[in-house]
Amino acid sequence: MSELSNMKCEACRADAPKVSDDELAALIREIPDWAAIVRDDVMQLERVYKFKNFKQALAFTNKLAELAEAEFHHPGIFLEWGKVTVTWWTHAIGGLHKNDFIMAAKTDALLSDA
Ligand SMILES: C[C@H](O)[C@H](O)[C@H]1CNC2=NC(N)=NC(=O)C2=N1
Repeated sequence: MSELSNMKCEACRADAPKVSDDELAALIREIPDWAAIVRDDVMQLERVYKFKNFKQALAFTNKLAELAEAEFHHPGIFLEWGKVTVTWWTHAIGGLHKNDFIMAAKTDALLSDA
């Protein structure tokens, strides 16, 4: 588990810088199951989680929602039977901030929670 999962998000500010190419290259290596994609001109982190059924996918979704509220940083969540697609980016800057990598690592850590 990456050290990122033990960090706290900083407040989202509109003037915060997006991660640089070098920062992106270093940070993405810490969350190897995530992809950095560009959607509607916005760089985002995305991962698909697989589950046995809808009930388990929903339970994970609810845990993620609690995490987002606790950190006041919110993902895109697409819930389907047996699948949850999670997308992280920072709306305030229209791209990726270190917060997004922290939250992706924290999202992964939810899987190991009981
Ligand atoms: C008003 C604004 O949406 C809030 O300050 C927070 C809430 N959660 C957020 N979540 C994400 N992913 N990006 C934001 O910029 C963001 N801003």
